[in-house]
Formats: sequence, C-alpha cells, structure tokens
Amino acid sequence: MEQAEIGLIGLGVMGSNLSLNIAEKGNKIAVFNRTAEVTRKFHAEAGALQNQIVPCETLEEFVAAIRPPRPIIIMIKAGDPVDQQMEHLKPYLSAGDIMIDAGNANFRDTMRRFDNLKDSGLTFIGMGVSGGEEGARHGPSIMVGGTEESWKRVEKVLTSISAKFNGEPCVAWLGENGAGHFVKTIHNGIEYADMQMIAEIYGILRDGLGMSASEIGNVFGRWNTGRLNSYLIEISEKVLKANDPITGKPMVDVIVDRAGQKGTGKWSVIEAQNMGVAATAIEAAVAGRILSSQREERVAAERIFGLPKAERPKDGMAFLADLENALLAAKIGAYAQGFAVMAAASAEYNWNLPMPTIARIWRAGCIIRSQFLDEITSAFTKDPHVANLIVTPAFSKMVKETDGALRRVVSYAALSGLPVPALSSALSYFDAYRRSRGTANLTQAQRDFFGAHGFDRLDGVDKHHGPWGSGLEEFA
Ligand SMILES: NC(=O)C1=CN([C@@H]2O[C@H](COP(=O)(O)OP(=O)(O)OC[C@H]3O[C@@H](n4cnc5c(N)ncnc54)[C@H](OP(=O)(O)O)[C@@H]3O)[C@@H](O)[C@H]2O)C=CC1
Ligand SMILES: O=C(CO)[C@H](O)[C@H](O)COP(=O)(O)O
Repeated sequence: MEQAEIGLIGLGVMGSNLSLNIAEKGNKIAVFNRTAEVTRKFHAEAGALQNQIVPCETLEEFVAAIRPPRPIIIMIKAGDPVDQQMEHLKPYLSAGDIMIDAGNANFRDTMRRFDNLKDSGLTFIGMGVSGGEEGARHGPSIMVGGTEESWKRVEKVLTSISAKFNGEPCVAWLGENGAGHFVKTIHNGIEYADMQMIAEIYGILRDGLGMSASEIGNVFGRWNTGRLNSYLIEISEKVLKANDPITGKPMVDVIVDRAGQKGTGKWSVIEAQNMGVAATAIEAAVAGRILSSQREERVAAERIFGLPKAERPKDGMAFLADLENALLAAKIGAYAQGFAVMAAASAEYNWNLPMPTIARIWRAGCIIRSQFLDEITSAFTKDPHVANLIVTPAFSKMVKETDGALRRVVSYAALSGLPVPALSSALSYFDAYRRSRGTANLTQAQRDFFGAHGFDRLDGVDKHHGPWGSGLEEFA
C-alpha cells in the first residue's frame, strides 16, 4: 500500500479539520487518536476523502503507515499531554523523523523539547496554527519554528494546506526552535487586545448610546467595509445579530460576561515584561479577562457604588465616526506593541524573525486577519528594522488622523464610568512614546533619595546623586 506523506495525532476540533484539509489537498495522511473510537468515527465520516486517510488504532501501525523521514503532527491538548505523547511515540520512530507540535505551546516548552531531541537523531518542529476550526479545515495561517532542513521536508504539504492571500501562501519558516510558537503566542496576545478593544467599543455603544445588539451589529457591519475590515469585526457583526433559539433574545444578551483564557495572552505579557517591552494594550486585555472572571465581586461592588449615568453624546453620528477612528488608533498601538515584543525576542533568542513575513502570513487564515495587516506588511517591507510601527510613514499618518478621536472616546468613557482599559492604555502608550521629556526624572530622584540608586543628568555632568543626603535624616 502507498505510504502516507504525513501523520497526525489528535483528532479533536483542530486535528480533525487539519487532517481533512491535508487529505483534500491531495496528501495521503495517517491519523491516530488516543481514544480509538474517535478515529473510527472520523474516518467513517470522511466521505470522499476516506481513501486519502489511513486510520490507525496503534502507534506502531500509525508510524509504519508513514513514508520516512516521517513528519508527524501532534495536535492535542497543550502542556504535559504533548510530552507524554512524544514519549509514547519515540520508541517507534527512526532517525530523521520529525515530531511537529501544532498546538498552542509555550515556546519555552518548545525550546526544551527541541533541545531534548537534539542527540536522538529525531527532529522537532514547533508550529503555530491559527484560524480556529474553519481555518484548520480550509486554510490556516501557519508559523513554523525548527531547523531549516526539517522545514524543507514539510514545506510542500504545509504550503498546500495554508490560507492564501492574493495567491500567496500564509505559511513560513520563521526561525529555529521556539520561533514559530513565540510568534503564535504574540499573535494571540494581539488577538486578545483586538478583541478587548472591540468589546470596549461594544460597551460604549450598548451602555453609553443605549443601542441594541443588532443595531451594534449593523455598526460593525458598516465598519467592516472600511479601514477596520477584519475577521474579528466581521464575526462581531454576526454574533451580535444572532438570536438565542431558547429565549429568542440576542445571543450575546444571554451569555455570562466572564471571559475564558488558556494562557497565550498571559505568556505574551510575561515575555514582554521579561524583555522590558511595554505591551500595555495586551496587558490590559489580559487584565480585562481576569476582572471579567471576578463576576460575583463585580456584582457586589455595583451594589456599593452604583453606576454613573452615561450622557448620550450630543452628535451621535460624529461620535460613531470617532468610535471607528478610535478603534483604529488603539489597534495600531496594540499591533505596534506586539511587533516590538517579537523584535526584542528575535534579538534575545537569535531568531532573526522576519517582520514583513510575519505580517504577510497573518493577512489570511488566522483570527487577526485583516486588510490592516496588508498595510503592516508594506510598512515592514519598506523598513524591516524600524523601532516601532507607529513611526513608519504610513502608520504615523494614520495615528495623526485618528488619535484625536481616541482621546475624545476615552474621555467620554471616563466621564461615563465605562471601562476602556485597552483603549485608554493604547492612548497613554502613544502619549508616553511621543513625548521627549517624560516624568521619570522624578522617579529617578525618588529612587536616588531612598536607595542611592543614582541618575543621569541632562547636562552630562558626572555627578549622579542628589543633595538629599542619606534620606534617613527625618528618622534621626
Ligand atoms: N480550538 C482552536 O480554535 C485552536 C486550538 N489550538 C490548539 O490546538 C490544540 C488542540 O486544540 P483542540 O483541537 O481545540 O482541542 P480538542 O479539545 O478539540 O481536542 C483535544 C485532543 O487532544 C487529545 N488529548 C487530550 N489529552 C491527551 C493526552 N494526554 N494524550 C493524548 N491525546 C490527548 C484528545 O484526544 P481524546 O479524543 O482521546 O480525548 C483530542 O484529540 C491545543 O493546543 C489548542 O490550544 C490552536 C489554534 C486554534
Ligand atoms: O489560538 C487560538 C486562536 O488563535 C485559540 O482559539 C485559542 O484557544 C484562543 O485563546 P484563548 O482560548 O485563551 O482565548
């Protein structure tokens, strides 16, 4: 029997759809799932693709079904299960075989797994996949990290299954070891910020302007034809217009306002902090999800403090235009922060991450796909090493056109008691970033006062402590 080109372990939401996508693009694939019943059901329901899929119930049978050197995608629950699965698989593999973790792994785990396999003759690829269920089935964005040689072995099949933007495949080899999973993590960090900002605008429309879910859906629908055109705005319109089949009410109105999170947003923030990069919009988005989860406390606090009355803006149409521009301005801040984190990581881990390529492969297939990412691709192609996306000619122009709107929206929200942590942090990030004389001179003076930490002087004079003595005089 003809051997399979590739194998896949884990027929959950992502793995089953990815397998069908691989099979549909003409690649024969062997599949295995911990629970064999799932494999049987998957194969039975594969329809016309059945002949392209080899269902296997033991790992021995599974490995034997794949042509060496064997690329094996592991698409299972992230964390310990991946280590366990790799250990179970290893005894059946031969030199040159490639284990590919396609889940949302922490890049530190990926680096460890990569290193652990170094002397075994086996290879490891850490591969970020984005696009959810639909993307996995019809074309995800794929971020690959590993050796260039192992990438060459899988390039053809991954290119065949990836999303295409104007015919260009949304897959790329981004660097060694943890590069692919790091980039996927930051993709998700940006996704958190993008979603949080959209939710904050939704909050203003709902609680400030008193609009219904479907009216807000219409607003997002209109915005999706303009500069905010993106998958997240598109699905926001759809979810806002959907009704609950049980109550007939708008679906969003019966969903508990408590956001889940699986870890990639938090890892983005941790890594940004570790590398000394300000990723305030992503931090605000993670904090926003944390606060949302403290629902009982919020309910109790509202009983104590009540809610301020939100005044309707005088000119509704002008305010709607401001909201659209505010979202764009804040979004630029969030993406600038995400790319700055990746630039720092690239230097820290010697990955040489290709910023234009990253923007290019996010233009289609992934959750943050948008027209906007095409503009980011152009900006980074013109200047791949620019310090911050905000200062590129195209984006500085956009910021100048929209920051006033963000300022008015954040002011309105503050006066109305409407929480806008991501929008306001993006505004403050911009205001801090573009101000040559900040306020850290006072912080430095304080640090020197209480801890003799020293400071630099503007005039360059070689005197690094203030005239405040030890700072302990008041206790004498
Ligand atoms: N859902 C999404 O939108 C996206 C998910 N991801 C990532 O992809 C990965 C898979 O997610 P998803 O498909 O949604 O998950 P599902 O919950 O749908 O499927 C989980 C899969 O993992 C298997 N599994 C769980 N524990 C173990 C274990 N200890 N050993 C072996 N297999 C195990 C399950 O097998 P069994 O049937 O036996 O339980 C099942 O096949 C995760 O890392 C996720 O973060 C990435 C991008 C998007
Ligand atoms: O990777 C994804 C999308 O890109 C997954 O859907 C992931 O689960 C999203 O993260 P979270 O569950 O923390 O919201």
